Amino acid sequence: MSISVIGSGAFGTALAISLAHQCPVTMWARSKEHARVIQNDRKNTARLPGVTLPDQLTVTSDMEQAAAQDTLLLAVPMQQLRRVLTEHTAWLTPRTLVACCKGIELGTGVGPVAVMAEVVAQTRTALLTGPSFAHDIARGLPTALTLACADSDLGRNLQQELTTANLRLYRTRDVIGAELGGALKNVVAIACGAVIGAGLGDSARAALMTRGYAEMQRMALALGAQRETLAGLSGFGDLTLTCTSEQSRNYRLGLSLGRGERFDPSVTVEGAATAHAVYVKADDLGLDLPITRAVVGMLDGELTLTDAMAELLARPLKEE
Ligand SMILES: NC(=O)C1=CN([C@@H]2O[C@H](COP(=O)(O)OP(=O)(O)OC[C@H]3O[C@@H](n4cnc5c(N)ncnc54)[C@H](O)[C@@H]3O)[C@@H](O)[C@H]2O)C=CC1
Ligand SMILES: O=C(CO)COP(=O)(O)O
Repeated sequence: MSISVIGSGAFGTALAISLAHQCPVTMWARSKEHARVIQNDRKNTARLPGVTLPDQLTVTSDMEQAAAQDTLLLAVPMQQLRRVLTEHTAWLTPRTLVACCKGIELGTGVGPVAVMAEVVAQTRTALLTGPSFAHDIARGLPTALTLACADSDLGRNLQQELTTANLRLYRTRDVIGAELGGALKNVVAIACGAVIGAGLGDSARAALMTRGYAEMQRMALALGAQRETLAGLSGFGDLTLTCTSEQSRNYRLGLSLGRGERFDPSVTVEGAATAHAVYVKADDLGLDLPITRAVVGMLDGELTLTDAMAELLARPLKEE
């Protein structure tokens, strides 16, 4: 088996570094200049400073070269995935495509695996998700992730291929559950960052994490996910990490909202677009997602944190 990582951001670079300790890996960057600099300097200073690339990692901007491998890991932002696939469809068939992004696509309301299957005909698809920060993986710190694949045999092969000494993969066939866990936890992380940023305390965060998890389950189960998947690494595990660490960009966006500070719009924050996509989808399904609604309101500047909290606290009392 041979592996390429498509996308040379923080996560793509981290995965490529980790895997290149056990097999040759090619990493694709869309910019020729960026690819040349990373390849020559053996560092991705812009996205993952302080980590050296192993010798077995080759960086290229030539998609034909990158896509010549058996397994391609797609590590680009969710809202860019369709464009990347569409621009390079000719090279991507028939390969095994593993989405490494977390989110729901605006406009269609679907996750990365559905987008891959739709754009690239006759492809085999899977998803790699779960609690991990790029810097932790790149530094070889212990991490456990979920490999979701509807095809059991392919899932087993990918689990073997992509597990490394420090990166342990668990397997599931519940692709929709794994996708939704990774996408929805980012919305809750923005909410948690906001309450901490506004100084509302750890107890408020615990309430939001728990009720946010209930919201994640409501949405995911309505779309056919299994409850156990939500309780695993891709759901509860990632929710815990993202709602409690300033390494998370989603959580940091929330902190900025809570503090009334500006947030750099060039930073990849998947939860912002996903909150809007999920809000529309929930409306279609007749689901009530009050925390998602509050996050959308704050992101759109239509609700202050104070108003959002007042709305949440004034909801009718009910059973847990
Ligand atoms: N950074 C992290 O710790 C983790 C990130 N992820 C997920 O990985 C995905 C990517 O995130 P990061 O690598 O962290 O983001 P990033 O912002 O560090 O990098 C994104 C990369 O995508 C490239 N890109 C953007 N638009 C593109 C396009 N149209 N065509 C080709 N390339 C394009 C950018 O040039 C950049 O190299 C996200 O869905 C994120 O949720 C998952 C787990 C951990
Ligand atoms: O998905 C992640 C952790 O599992 C990374 O979180 P952020 O995208 O919020 O940085």
